[in-house]
Amino acid sequence: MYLHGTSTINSNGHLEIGGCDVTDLANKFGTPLYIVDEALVRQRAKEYVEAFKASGLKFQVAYASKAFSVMAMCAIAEQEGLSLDVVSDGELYTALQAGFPVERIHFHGNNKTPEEINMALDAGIGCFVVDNFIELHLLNALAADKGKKVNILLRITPGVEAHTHDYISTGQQDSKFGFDLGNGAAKQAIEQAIALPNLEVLGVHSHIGSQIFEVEGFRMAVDKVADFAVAIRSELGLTFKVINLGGGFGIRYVEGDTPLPISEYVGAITGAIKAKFTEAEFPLPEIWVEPGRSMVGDAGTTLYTVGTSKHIPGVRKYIAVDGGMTDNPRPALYQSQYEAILANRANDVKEETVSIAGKCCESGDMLIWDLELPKAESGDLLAVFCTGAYNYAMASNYNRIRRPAVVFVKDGEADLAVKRESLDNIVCNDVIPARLQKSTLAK
Ligand SMILES: Cc1ncc(COP(=O)(O)O)c(C=O)c1O
Ligand SMILES: N[C@@H](CCCC[NH3+])C(=O)O
Repeated sequence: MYLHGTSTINSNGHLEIGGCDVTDLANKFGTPLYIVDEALVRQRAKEYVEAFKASGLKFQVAYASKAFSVMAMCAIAEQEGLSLDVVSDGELYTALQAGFPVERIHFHGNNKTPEEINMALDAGIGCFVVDNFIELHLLNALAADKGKKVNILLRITPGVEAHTHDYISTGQQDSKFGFDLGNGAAKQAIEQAIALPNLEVLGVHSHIGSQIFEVEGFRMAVDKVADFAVAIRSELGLTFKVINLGGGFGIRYVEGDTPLPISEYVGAITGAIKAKFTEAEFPLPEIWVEPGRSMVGDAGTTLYTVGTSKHIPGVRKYIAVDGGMTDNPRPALYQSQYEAILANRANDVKEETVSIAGKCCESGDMLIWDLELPKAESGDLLAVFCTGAYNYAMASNYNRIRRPAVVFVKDGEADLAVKRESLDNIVCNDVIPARLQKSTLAK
């Protein structure tokens, strides 16, 4: 059994996270429940900051809030000295409501609306990562309307294939994101941006994908970006002050996943930057990164209650839990794999191989196939590990299932960070048009 962060099995054979017995958490907050190990999140943040400090380069570590955007998480990011990457008005609003310093917020996205851009301009956002030509000119015009000059990075597509799932690979030429480096679009974008009076070009951004275990892709991205920086300086006279290398650093979900320590990813990037830029006699730029998954992924655990089961002799035994693809769509979307234990009987002998099903009316609503467990009964608790990133963030109300609560645990204390949705929340935005109301139809 692989336990992350502060997770441990206590003398009652119960899973304990952040000093809290999960059976107590289930009684107090109900299930399904997302549990966040705050100490582990803070440790990950510190690992990034320390690794960059060791490099001697100027840096910003921007937590990619798409992985898990809630106000409590923004508060922790701020306390740890991180910046924040947001991709929508909703993520921006979350950060602002949490009091996150707006000058440390970077705004991403391949289709920012004029409303979103205006909201960010009014708030005084630190930097826009511009994705395409339409946005470039729209942003300049909207900034001009407000008499502002805004910092931008241009997102480039470096033409690097990251070894990961196709759906989360973004550095290849055939991608919806960014200006293509290979076909000259990136240079054209810089040329146009320099000429736009309300934009200040700080440099470029590249993000090659997510859940990456090797440093090779990052090194190749650095090579390409550095060559581009040198060409732009000699051809257009602009010196990049900032290079943003995105996120994508992998984590261990299951045995066989082989992520590197954070210090190694950062060391590879900063080492490659120093080598390339020194060789080119180019002033060392400030390096920004945007880790999401590696900041929160392994700090999250989802706790479920076992309900029904179905045994098909000689075929399979299904165990159903009170959540599923609505709180964790990743197995259905990416065939992602997870490890799990019976959290209230963690020391019991594993007696059977079962498959964990969710409660949606959907055959694909499966969380884990072929998991070794003790004989699970209704009312047992199942803990699925490594659900901190892209789980709550991607949760839905399919089948009108309510989204779970989120608690942060640390040193024996458990605090609610997001309330469980109520049935009223489910219908609060519904309206029955007057012509469909019973009173009207009766007439
Ligand atoms: C532009 C950008 N930055 C950062 C991230 C965060 O990636 P990860 O969660 O893999 O660190 C993503 C998601 O892949 C992204 O698209
Ligand atoms: N949602 C994806 C990651 C997307 C990364 C964002 N660009 C996942 O769960 O693995």
